Amino acid sequence: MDQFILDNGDRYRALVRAFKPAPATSGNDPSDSIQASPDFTVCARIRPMLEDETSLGLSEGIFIRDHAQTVDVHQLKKAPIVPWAWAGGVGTLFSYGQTGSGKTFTVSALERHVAETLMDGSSLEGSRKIFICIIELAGQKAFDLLNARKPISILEDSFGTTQLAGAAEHHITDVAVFFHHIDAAALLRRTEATKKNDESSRSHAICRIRIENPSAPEADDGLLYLVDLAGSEAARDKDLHDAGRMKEAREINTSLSVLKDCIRGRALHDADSLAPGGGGKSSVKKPYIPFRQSTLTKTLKHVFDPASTRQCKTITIACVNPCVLDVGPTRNTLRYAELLRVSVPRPKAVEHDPAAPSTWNNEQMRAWIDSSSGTPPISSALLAPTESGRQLLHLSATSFVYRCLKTEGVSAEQANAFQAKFWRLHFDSLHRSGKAGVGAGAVSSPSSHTITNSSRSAEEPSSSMPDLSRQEKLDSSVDPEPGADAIPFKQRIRPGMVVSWSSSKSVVAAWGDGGFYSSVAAAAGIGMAKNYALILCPASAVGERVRDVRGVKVNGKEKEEGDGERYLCAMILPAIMPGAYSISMWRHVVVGVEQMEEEALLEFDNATRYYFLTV
Ligand SMILES: Nc1ncnc2c1ncn2[C@@H]1O[C@H](COP(=O)(O)OP(=O)(O)OP(=O)(O)O)[C@@H](O)[C@H]1O
Repeated sequence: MDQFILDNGDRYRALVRAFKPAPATSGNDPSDSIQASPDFTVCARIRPMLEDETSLGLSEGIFIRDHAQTVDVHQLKKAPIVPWAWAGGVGTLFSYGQTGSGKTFTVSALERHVAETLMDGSSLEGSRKIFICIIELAGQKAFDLLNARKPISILEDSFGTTQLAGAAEHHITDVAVFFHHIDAAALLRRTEATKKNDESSRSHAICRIRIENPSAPEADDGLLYLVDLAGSEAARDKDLHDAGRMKEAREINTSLSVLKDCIRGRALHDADSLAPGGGGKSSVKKPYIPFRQSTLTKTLKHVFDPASTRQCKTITIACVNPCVLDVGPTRNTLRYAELLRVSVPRPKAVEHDPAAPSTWNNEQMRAWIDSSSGTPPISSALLAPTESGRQLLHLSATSFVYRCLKTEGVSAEQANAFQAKFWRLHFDSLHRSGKAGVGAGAVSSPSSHTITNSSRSAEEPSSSMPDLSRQEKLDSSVDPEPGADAIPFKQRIRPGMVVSWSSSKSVVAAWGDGGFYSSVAAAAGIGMAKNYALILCPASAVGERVRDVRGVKVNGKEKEEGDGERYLCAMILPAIMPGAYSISMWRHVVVGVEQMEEEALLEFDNATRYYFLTV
């Protein structure tokens, strides 16, 4: 951040010089019902800049107004959508403005800047795979700008996710290739002359950068959308336009108007869910978000759809012409931009609830991490150095898990299980307070949890074993025997225990290439690191007719010789939701004790009706 401030020092000073202060309002207005107590005086003392600060090139950020009891604080802010998408979020940038106002110029420069930042990698943690796709939307039609303007289709798949069907996506390995694609797409961009700008773009161009995290294959990919919008035309161009161009202009204006309604609607929706009480019960009518009304907003559905569980940040840059002839359109552009600035309610102080993560301050958040993250304990200093519970709920699943993995000795399973535990606690707290449901709650899940109902009681932080209620103990695979965790699991195998096991003997192979587990996991779009099974009984206890998942008799003549004791187990399969599992009652496998790797603690979640690994 310091470097950012230093790099932009001149600009910052110019903006501060140009600042025209609005009259101060608070405190002295006779119509105010409250006033400062005359018995207490509170004042601010601003020391002068120190030599070491000025020698670094830093500027003052606090300014006292002449003859007024007011200070102006000027903060230089940036919208970090690149690190946001790198961590698994969705970042979208629009450049909006009149024809010839510099939209393409701005987005092209930003694309190059983003390319350099992503490929350089030194300012971002970890490594990622980068993919690029650039398309153009002209009216109802869409074209691939990285494949000779081949027509493509914007379709919604059965999960409701928008797909750019037919668009080529290119894996980028170095910045030169990135630049090459950006330049190639710019050349192909459909252009037609207008009076204002000989290279005027009469279409929207969308550059989508997908950021895949190889170390968290089950997490959503980060997405960056850089959108160069078609120009809103100036009235003085009208005389040159034929009917076709006028229709085109109407389509563009309609899509820009829908875009405005969508950005504004989504911002209002989010503001409502941040309102005191967590939203959802607000008496204010929910804003209608018409994202299906234009191809542009349909393409960017997950940015606007209130049901989307993706965490999004959106930036709009209003580009304006300085020329006196364009003052009218310039005012329209600035009015449009002003409409997108939605006020968000100031968060109110919340009362601490030990069972509701959204009410925890940083200290309480860290105490819970220290006591509930299993063995080895996940470092709270690495997971939540400054964040409150609410802020941590806004972190993408990838970033959460990534931070957990920074603690030495923490496995991906433990990190994922802890992330799931944190989220289930949050959902349970929403259910207790009647705010459950994605979109209605204070924070949307970073993964795809969908809640139906829950009867779980409040969970207190645990020590070495998960601290579950009696009912939960019976529903979980945690050995109910006190002190059981001190005895090696192979010496206390019994029905109800869940184990991870190596499938090298290959029950799995019978299900075809890649195995059943991996094909289920692949269908669910997730990576599955281990096989899990629920122990039912010793294999010798079942009758001759019982067969395993491959149709092989468990105890018959065809039975396979195990090296030692063998158990009949129910297969545990990954569910469609990342980190969730279901028990397949009638898919049986026989697992030898020598194949068992370790005990796994699986906990049933009433809300999602799935099992989750617990720590
Ligand atoms: N910040 C800038 N500095 C210098 N030149 C600029 C700047 N912004 C725009 N221009 C120049 O202004 C002209 C119009 O810019 P540009 O093509 O980006 O406009 P546009 O808003 O994308 O137009 P249209 O909507 O018609 O496509 C170009 O010649 C461009 O090089």
